[in-house]
Amino acid sequence: MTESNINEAAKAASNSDRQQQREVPAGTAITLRAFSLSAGGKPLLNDANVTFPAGKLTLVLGCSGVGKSLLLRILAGLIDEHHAAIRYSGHINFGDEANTKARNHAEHPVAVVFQSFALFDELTPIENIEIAIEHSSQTTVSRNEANQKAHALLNELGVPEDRTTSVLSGGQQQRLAIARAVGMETDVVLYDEPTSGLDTNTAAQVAELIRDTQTKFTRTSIIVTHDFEALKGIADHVVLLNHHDRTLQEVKPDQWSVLPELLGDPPRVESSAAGPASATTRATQAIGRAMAACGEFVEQALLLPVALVPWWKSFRWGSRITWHYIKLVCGWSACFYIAIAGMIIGFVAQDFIFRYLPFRQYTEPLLIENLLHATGFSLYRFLVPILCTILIAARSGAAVAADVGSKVYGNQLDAMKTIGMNPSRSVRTPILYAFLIGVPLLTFLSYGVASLTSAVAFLSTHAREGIAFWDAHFHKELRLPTGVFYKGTGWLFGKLLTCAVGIAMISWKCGSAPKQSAPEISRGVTQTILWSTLFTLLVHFVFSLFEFKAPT
Ligand SMILES: Nc1ncnc2c1ncn2[C@@H]1O[C@H](COP(=O)(O)OP(=O)(O)OP(=O)(O)O)[C@@H](O)[C@H]1O
Repeated sequence: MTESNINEAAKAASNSDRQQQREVPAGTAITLRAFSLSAGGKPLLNDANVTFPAGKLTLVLGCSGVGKSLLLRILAGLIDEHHAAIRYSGHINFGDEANTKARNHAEHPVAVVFQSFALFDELTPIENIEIAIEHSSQTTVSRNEANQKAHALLNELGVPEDRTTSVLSGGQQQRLAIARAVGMETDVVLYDEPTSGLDTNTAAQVAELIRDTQTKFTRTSIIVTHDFEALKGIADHVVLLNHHDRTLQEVKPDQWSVLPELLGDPPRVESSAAGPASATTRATQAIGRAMAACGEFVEQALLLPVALVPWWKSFRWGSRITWHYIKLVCGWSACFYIAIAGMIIGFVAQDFIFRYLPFRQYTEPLLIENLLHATGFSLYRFLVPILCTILIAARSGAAVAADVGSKVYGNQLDAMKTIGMNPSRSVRTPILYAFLIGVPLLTFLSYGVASLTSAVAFLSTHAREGIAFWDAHFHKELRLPTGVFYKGTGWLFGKLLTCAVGIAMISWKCGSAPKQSAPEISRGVTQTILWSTLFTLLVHFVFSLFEFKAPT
């Protein structure tokens, strides 16, 4: 037997193995009945009926813009029935239709391999799988179990474990995304455009990878794609999303050769008959949006005690994400930035007050003690807190809004939902904790540096008075006869924590709003800086109305 004959025989045996394995029904069938879908008022599907068979690999084909990705997102449970622009109705059944216990979508999680992979870059490859295993499992999975399973999956799919996720190549990231989906052990895996933008050879490798995965870990797999050529070799079943009659039709294998003709021309983009909205309409819409945002802000403020409860399925991952945001809010760079600010304000407050004193030669000996009282009081009670909270709102608010915004744009928040994490609990609560810890911490750091700078600046010009003189008078208005805290520390904490909550909520709100493009992430960052600095100023203004009247 020649080498080529041996290869042919091996290939035939492997194909027959696959055929046999394809006969094994596994996974869960999904049936759509009388399913209608529209986006932005434009109908995409009308009373569509189709079944995605259990344990088979189905391609959902259609031209660009016909609604394939929307269908995938609905099957994944990522678009709810109250979405502002996307409407759908009808029945989505998971399981045997004849079975009265057929489960609906809410009870039936599905795994998704996103086009952008939606991996968690701050976690290692193995942690990306562990987090999915621990959250998606209906039962408690020990850390050890999750770790062993994740190791096995990474080995199986050939993903290196010793690198950070963000440096993996595109192909390795795709393998990792598939490993994460398989690790969730759902009956259904959805793939969004897995070969989009790839050259022919790479697309063929990806197709092979999906087929191998399907063979090893049989699931009901659905791939939405317009790339029939690359994926036809691995399909068990093909469904066409026909935009002419807005239906989902099964295409029998004998018609696969004429699929390009069946696909037809892409839908024409119809310009809106109404034309662009007038300036008045746009202004009214903007006011409506602003009022809705204010209402939502008040609602969130009232629900704050609930948001602060760490309702995490796993404390390990909750604390891990909290640590990520603590580093973002008050990591080394934030500490350095805030310390420099403290140094500048300490120097300005100390040096300039003395330097520009009118008739300094005569007034300074009379006022020196009072000037030190005022410097210490103003630095502790309002100068440092105002400066710090504004800087934190701008720097850390922007950092968090950018982080969350890129997670929305990169589908990581959607990936969290599909693995069973609630982004409000798993991301918003850690952000709140990070600001509640970070804002007081950074402010006290800044005050420490400001008072130290004030001492140095004072001693450089008044060495004769000495440090004890500075200390006694700088802290005169702050020290209480008993107790460890300075006067007004309660007020200080009140405004710092109010600012912290406001900055956290604004950065979450602006960051987590839907993002269709990268510039929208920048818009979220800009809005966070604007609204959180304004909020911070307002908090200091309102507090000052009461704080400096009240006995301290
Ligand atoms: N949030 C939204 N609001 C309004 N219209 C939307 C929204 N999301 C999608 N659409 C519209 O719905 C239609 C279908 O979008 P979808 O992304 O599902 O297309 P697709 O078939 O996946 O196309 P492609 O293959 O090019 O990705 C498009 O016309 C799109 O503009």
